[in-house]
Amino acid sequence: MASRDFDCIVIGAGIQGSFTAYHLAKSGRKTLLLEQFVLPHSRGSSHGQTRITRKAYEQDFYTQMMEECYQLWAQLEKEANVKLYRRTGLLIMGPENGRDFLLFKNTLLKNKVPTVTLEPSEFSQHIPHVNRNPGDGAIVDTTAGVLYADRALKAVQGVFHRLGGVIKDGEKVIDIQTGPVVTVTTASGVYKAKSLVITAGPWANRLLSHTNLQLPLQVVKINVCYWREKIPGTYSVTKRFPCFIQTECKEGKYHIYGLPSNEYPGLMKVCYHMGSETDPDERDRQTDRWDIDILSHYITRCFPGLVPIPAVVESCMYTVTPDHHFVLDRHPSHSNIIIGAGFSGHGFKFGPIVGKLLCELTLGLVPSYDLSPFKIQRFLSQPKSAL
Ligand SMILES: Cc1cc2nc3c(=O)[nH]c(=O)nc-3n(C[C@H](O)[C@H](O)[C@H](O)COP(=O)(O)OP(=O)(O)OC[C@H]3O[C@@H](n4cnc5c(N)ncnc54)[C@H](O)[C@@H]3O)c2cc1C
Ligand SMILES: O=C(O)[C@@H]1CCCC=N1
Repeated sequence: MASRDFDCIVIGAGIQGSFTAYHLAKSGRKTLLLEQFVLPHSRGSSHGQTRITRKAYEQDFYTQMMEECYQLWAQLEKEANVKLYRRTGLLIMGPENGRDFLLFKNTLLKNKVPTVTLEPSEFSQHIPHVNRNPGDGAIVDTTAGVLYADRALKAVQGVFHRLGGVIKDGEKVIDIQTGPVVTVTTASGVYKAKSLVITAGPWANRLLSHTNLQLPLQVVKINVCYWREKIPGTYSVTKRFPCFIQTECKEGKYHIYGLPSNEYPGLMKVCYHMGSETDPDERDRQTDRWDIDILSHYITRCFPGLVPIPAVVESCMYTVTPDHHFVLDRHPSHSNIIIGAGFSGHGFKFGPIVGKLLCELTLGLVPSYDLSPFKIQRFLSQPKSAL
């Protein structure tokens, strides 16, 4: 096999591509992981210090996948000898009879996830310095916590490399020639492989255009806001303050979520689960701040211990599908091209299992989970499908 010939090429070294490459290398496949930017970088969706991990979901299939996911994260911690997860619990607040709150609650209870329900009378004793909305229920997923994102990406890429995997960063893919052997061209080389995995995050449709496929994906910029504690430590991870999700509330249509102060001392990360559309190459020209206004109002009302003006604003992108579920599927016209896309702002925690599933699809194995919620076919019945 010539040095530019591989069993598999993976395009995109975000969390999903890196875990796919890791699983392929573990399966003994000669694997190339291509990344357009020099690593590490902060231009896609996987950068930043932290992400939430949780079993709490509105749908059973995600909760069920998370069971194994926790084990795979722990395995990576061992392999890389690094701490990637800190248990904090996740507090879900929302109208007791609201649709989303009930979906979370029912999924948690049905799947026997360890939880604690906080009655209104005991709420402030357990969760001080938070004004619960009148009528809101509160339930804690005690398995949830924080993943150290940048550290995790470095760890998975490090293990991939140790397994003999090849990472070429600073190499943007500019062409894909389909066929039984796929030819991938970058600015500095031409590579061939029996299979190709496309995990290009916000650039997924750019890459897919070389294969005559377009998916209904919307790329949005997220303002990643950190808010200063009036008294440092009020919402700190060391005081066992949990991550939280606020479902339905009067400030906005989408959820608000937060993580305890941890990575930047004295600052708590609280974000809105939606942003404004952007071209991924022009992210910094998208300067909308309506989401920050929503957060400021919410924080003024519910988190009185935070200054309601963000102290730090970083940028990240979501790639959102119409139903907010992932795309994990084979290309409809080229069976040796596998696609992982549309992680819709909640994919990081699933990295180990997404990688395993994309690896299984690549190797022609029966996937470990039912992939019907993630099929491309589901978009075909939509009136405005871009397929
Ligand atoms: C602010 C924010 C908060 C989030 N919070 C959470 C959370 O709490 N919990 C959670 O589970 N998830 C969370 N997510 C979602 C999660 O981070 C993403 O779903 C996940 O990182 C997506 O990974 P990816 O590998 O698909 O994309 P990316 O990380 O964007 O990776 C794609 C890679 O492909 C590369 N690429 C693109 N085109 C080319 C090309 N032509 N040639 C070579 N390389 C190319 C890109 O440069 C990029 O590195 C959050 C996301 C954001 C933005
Ligand atoms: O995936 C997550 O846990 C976070 C929080 C809720 C909204 C999206 N991302």
